[in-house]
Amino acid sequence: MDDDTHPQAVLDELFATIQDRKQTLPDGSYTASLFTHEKGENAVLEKLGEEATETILAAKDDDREEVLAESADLVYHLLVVLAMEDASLDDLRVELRDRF
Ligand SMILES: N=c1c2ncn([C@@H]3O[C@H](COP(=O)(O)OP(=O)(O)OP(=O)(O)O)[C@@H](O)[C@H]3O)c2ncn1[C@@H]1O[C@H](COP(=O)(O)O)[C@@H](O)[C@H]1O
Repeated sequence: MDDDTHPQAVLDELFATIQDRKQTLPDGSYTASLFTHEKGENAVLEKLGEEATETILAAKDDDREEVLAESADLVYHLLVVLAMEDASLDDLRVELRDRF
């Protein structure tokens, strides 16, 4: 992903990168390491819980910058979980739209 990516396209580009990492499992990729971790799915699920807790603590402190940083970690790990479960970002969009 490059710095010119429009903010509205970021989630799609990030998810496409995650799906590519899942397929190709390149050396040195943090994302790939989550798909091949010895703890299995628990590795990313633990990270998801940690990042959720860190987001909560930042919000309790009204620390806007930290809320944004931890939310980014949280969303990234959530997208990895979606990819792991063979769900897509569009599946998530449909789920949310159907609640309108
Ligand atoms: N958005 C992210 C992203 N957000 C968070 N992280 C990683 O998530 C981890 C967060 O863990 P912590 O905050 O607990 O920090 P840490 O203590 O270093 O982590 P651990 O030691 O517990 O693993 C860090 O290792 C971050 O690097 C991410 N890793 C990758 N991405 C995106 O995924 C793309 C592909 O990355 P690779 O798979 O590494 O090529 C990148 O270009 C980014 O766009």
